[in-house]
This record gives sequence, C-alpha cells and structure tokens, in this order.
Amino acid sequence: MLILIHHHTVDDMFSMIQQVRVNFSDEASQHLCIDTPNSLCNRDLEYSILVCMAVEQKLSVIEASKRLAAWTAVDRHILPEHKVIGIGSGTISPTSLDHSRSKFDSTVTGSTVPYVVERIVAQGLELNKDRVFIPTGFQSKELIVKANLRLGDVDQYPTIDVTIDGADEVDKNLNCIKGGGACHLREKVLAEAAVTYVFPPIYLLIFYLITLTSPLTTNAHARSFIVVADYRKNSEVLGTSYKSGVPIEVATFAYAKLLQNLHHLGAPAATLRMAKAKAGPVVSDNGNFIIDAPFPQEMLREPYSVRFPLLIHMRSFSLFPSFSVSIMQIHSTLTSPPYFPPPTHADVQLLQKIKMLTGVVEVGLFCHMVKAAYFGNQVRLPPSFLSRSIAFVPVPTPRSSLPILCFSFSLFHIHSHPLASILFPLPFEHLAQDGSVTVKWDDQHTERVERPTDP
Ligand SMILES: O=C(CO)[C@H](O)[C@H](O)COP(=O)(O)O
Repeated sequence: MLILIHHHTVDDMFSMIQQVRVNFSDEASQHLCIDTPNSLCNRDLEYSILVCMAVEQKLSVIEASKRLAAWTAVDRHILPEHKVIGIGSGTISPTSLDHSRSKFDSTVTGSTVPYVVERIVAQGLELNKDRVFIPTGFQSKELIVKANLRLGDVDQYPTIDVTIDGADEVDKNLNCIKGGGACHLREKVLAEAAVTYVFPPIYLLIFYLITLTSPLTTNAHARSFIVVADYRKNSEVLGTSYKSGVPIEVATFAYAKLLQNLHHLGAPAATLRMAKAKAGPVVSDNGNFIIDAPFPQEMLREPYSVRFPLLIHMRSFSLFPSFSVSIMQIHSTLTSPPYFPPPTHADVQLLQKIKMLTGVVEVGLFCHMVKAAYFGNQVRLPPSFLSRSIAFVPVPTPRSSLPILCFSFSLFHIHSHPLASILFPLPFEHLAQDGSVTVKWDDQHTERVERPTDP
C-alpha cells in the first residue's frame, strides 16, 4: 500500500498518522512514529510521505486473517440443515469497498462479514436455495441482496439457526464489544434469536420432578451465535485493543442527559459519535444516536454478572444447560429477601448499570452470548529489511529548495541499499498469516484449527 500526501504540511502528516492509529491501531502506527526522522519535522517544509511495505503487509495480513476466520466459521457452523441464517454487520459500508472483495480502498481495512457471505455463496445454489438470510443492518442487507441470497427479517423468523457476526473485541470469557458499525441493537436481537431448543435428557426430567421445577423451564437453549475477527481483537480483557469505548445506542433527545449519566458512571470521556461525511452525529439504522463510552478496564473485566456471594456461574454448567436453569432458580430463591439482602449498586455490573439508564436503547456489550469466536492468526517471521522499511521522503515543491531534494534522494538511496539494515537497523518483524485460526469456545476451551491452504 502507498499512502501519498502531496503538498501538505507536517500537521497533515501527523493527522494522517492519527488516522492510521485509529484505523489500524497498534504496530502499524508505532512503526510510523518510530520512523519519523526528527530532522524532517520542520514546519516550513512540505512533504510527500511514502509509507511503504510495512503497512501494506500489515493490512494484507489483517485481511487474510479476517477471511480465514470467516471461511473457517462458515465451513464449521453453516451446515446443510441450517435454513435461517443471521448475517452480522461491519464497520465499513459496502459503498466504500467492492462487494466482490477484489478491490479495496487501500487506506482502510475491510469488514469481516463480506467474507462470511462470500463463503456462504461458495456453498452453492443448491444449498442456498432453501435458505433465508436475516440482516443486522443496511450493510448486511446489501450484501445479501447483491449475493442473490433470499432476504428475510427477524419479525418473520424470530428463531434463527445460526448467526455469524464480527466483533470489535472479544475477551477470554467470550464477552464482546460490538457496535463499531452502529448496528449492535439489531445484532444483539439476531444473536439472541440464534438459539436451538434442546429437550432435556431423562436424568434431568427426574431431577425436575424431584425439585418440582416447572416443566416449562425444561427447554434450555444452546447458543448458535458465532463471532469472526482478526487476531487484533482477541484479548484477555475488553478495552485492551478497542479503545473507542462501549458503543451505546440512545434515543436522540436523551443524549445530553445520558452523557452526564455515563460520565458519572465511570466514563468521563464518553462522547457522541460524530459522522465522517456528514455534519452532525452518526444516526443508526434505527434513527438513534450512538455514544462511545470508554470505561476503565477494571469495569470491563466482568461486565455482566451480579456479584452475589452465592453466585453460581451458568458457565460451570454449560454441559447441562437445563440443570443450570434449575440451579439458578434455587440460587435466586436463596439469594432473594428475606434470606439475602437485595443487590446494592456496587454489586451490579456494568452492562446492567448502563442498560438501566433511561434513554438507553441498547449497549454494545455482548455478554455470555457467543458460542464460539474465530480469530485468524498472524505469525512473526524473521526480520527482513526491505519488507519492513518505511520511508518518509521529502520531495521538492515550489516552496522547497534544491538541497532538500538532494537530501531526500540520499535518504531514499540509503534506505534502499542492501547495507541499509546494518546502517539503520529497524525493529520491524515481517508479519504473515500462517493459515491457522484460534477458536475460543463457550466452555472456555481453546482450539487451534489448521487449514491446509490459505484461502
Ligand atoms: O459490531 C459491529 C458493527 O456494529 C461489527 O461487527 C464490528 O464493528 C466489527 O466490524 P469489522 O468486521 O468491520 O471490523
């Protein structure tokens, strides 16, 4: 990839670096900062900036990782018997990237969900002709229509076989931050709709009879909400790589009050999300505003559960979901008054606190909803100078002088010279997609899936 800024000032250069930091985060932007020669930071000069192969590699590795994750998840979870399929959304609208994925705007990374649709289409007409696809927003609707797949809506199909979606970040317990594309309300509805009802085995029926639990509760559900992402989004704790904050969809007239509420709740930097190509705020597909609320990581560590001393995690019983329902009922009886005092504000975790604020429509924290999360991996290859160089080359402009031209060429030649890595050892490593995917499951086991060939 080549990012070229002509006849711009140093300020533009730094705003571009900021942009890269936002778009690509972590290493790519560090490389840019490391390599900015201080001697060139002269505000009187105008620069052309060539940001070479390191960023290009980073982007293609990210794209390959997204595609690998999406393809592997589709292969393993969209099975011939699945007829109603939920399709998630991304951060980039299909108007800014070619649907066929053959052409990308090279200054942005693409979205993950188009790769999901691409792989579903590759399953063939025969399998797809009886299927209906439910979108989570404008982008996924476009993808479904352009791929000639049958479009449905969640009000027609309130139960979905499988939903596959992207995520902004996923933690070790499979809690996610979602809503970077402002679609998390519909995404959450489709995630919740993706359940499979399981009839309990006989020993659980006996258990129900003994405990006199209502038979109505014996229908437990298995989650079929699958998340796909690249390696950058696989974290221990939310807020590690996705720094923009928790996206919160709010009623438009309530945003100012909600900003105040969120500041008091622990996100003093919460802001209204502003549109990029329009004056004013982002308006969601549902006509609401989006607030991004960066909470401290401590509050994002376990954003869901209510802290009771007797709390029994559903997760411990995930092999026996029906059993866990009964346990939770007994547990909630024991932990309710008069046996136990009601929870105080401090006991209630972040998701509930935000959701309880009047005016909040939906919170982009998806807790205990994901069945499996797929991350395309990266691998670090030994450093190679040419593939990791970033050159900032000042070129003459009407206001620049000849010596500056000479300097720029010598700089360029030194960088291109085989001895350059000795003269200017740069701390870059070569990144690549190694053809593997990490899968995190809801029972907390992690699996590494190897693919014989890079798709
Ligand atoms: O939650 C979302 C949209 O609301 C997306 O799934 C999330 O932002 C990830 O998008 P991408 O695949 O483009 O990185």
